[in-house]
Amino acid sequence: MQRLAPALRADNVPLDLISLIKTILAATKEISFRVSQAQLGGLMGSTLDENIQGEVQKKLDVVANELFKDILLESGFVKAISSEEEDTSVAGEDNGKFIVSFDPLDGSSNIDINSLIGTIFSIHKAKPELAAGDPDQFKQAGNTQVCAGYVLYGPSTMLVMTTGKGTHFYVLDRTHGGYLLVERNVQVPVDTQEFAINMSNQRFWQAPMQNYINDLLAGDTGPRGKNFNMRWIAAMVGDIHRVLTRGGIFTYPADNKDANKPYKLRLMYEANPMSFLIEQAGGMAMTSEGRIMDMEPSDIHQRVEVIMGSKNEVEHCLSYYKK
Ligand SMILES: O=P(O)(O)OC[C@H]1O[C@](O)(COP(=O)(O)O)[C@@H](O)[C@@H]1O
Ligand SMILES: [Mg+2]
Ligand SMILES: [Mg+2]
Repeated sequence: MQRLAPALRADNVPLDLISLIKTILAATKEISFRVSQAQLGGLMGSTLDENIQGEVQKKLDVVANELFKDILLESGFVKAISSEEEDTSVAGEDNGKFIVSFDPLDGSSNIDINSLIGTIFSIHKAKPELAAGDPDQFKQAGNTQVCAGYVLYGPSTMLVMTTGKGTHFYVLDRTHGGYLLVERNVQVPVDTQEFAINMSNQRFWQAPMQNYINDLLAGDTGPRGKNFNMRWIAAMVGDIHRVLTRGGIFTYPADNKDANKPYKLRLMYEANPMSFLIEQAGGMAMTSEGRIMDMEPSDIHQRVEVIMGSKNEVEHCLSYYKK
């Protein structure tokens, strides 16, 4: 099995980006270790603090964020970072070539039940004309990402990453401590009979999503003429990994549970990187109004509607919004 750096060189990834990717992965190895030792190290449970999004931070959210932030800012490759756990973007090196948006721990509600969690990252080129501390560094659409990925802390620690030359799977080999390429160019099947949504929000969804899901639930007795199964890991990294592995549709649609917060997932460090991975694997990643990666960001913590996965199924779901 090929090691990470030769695999990236095979995709003609520039050396400075390879160095940044290696830096990011060094942080994920440390997080993977901390996660596995969390109960022993008193790192389970919540802090008394809330992040800018009004979510109570888990102790591991904070530990993972500090680790990731420090390693990136010390690397010299990064002009600025933005994180789910940081109120604003944080300036790095003035002549840093890249900016990184990240979710240090995705699926935080799974930490205390020892279930699937992960780290998500998205890399853009820095804007040389702007200062490191200028938040406009992050006003870049998903379609200009140079790299995106997640690390899933599961039974094995897996890296899923793209640099625009397909989506590849890697596994952290605990014997020599490096990520090994296990599958190149994964492809999301265009059709599926598996959907992922938080059903408990059903009564708050818009009519098109209500109708689409009702037809899935009607199965072979309804207009779809086939049965669908449901899965919800409550960690985007886990649900998207399943979609990349065997197909499916994953959606966190708009809802009116809280009029001030119609969407749940964040554009810069959840929806954009996952969209890049899904599209590079032949899938589709949309809102009900258009391609996620074509959206012009307005804020580093902006939330968006997410409908992604098997191409034909996403198109079918969107057809309900056109009716
Ligand atoms: O609580 P819900 O509605 O099931 O939401 C689960 C979603 O929220 C998230 O946990 C949000 O991410 P964080 O855990 O990083 O805040 C997603 O990973 C997941 O898809
Ligand atoms: Mg998240
Ligand atoms: Mg998180």
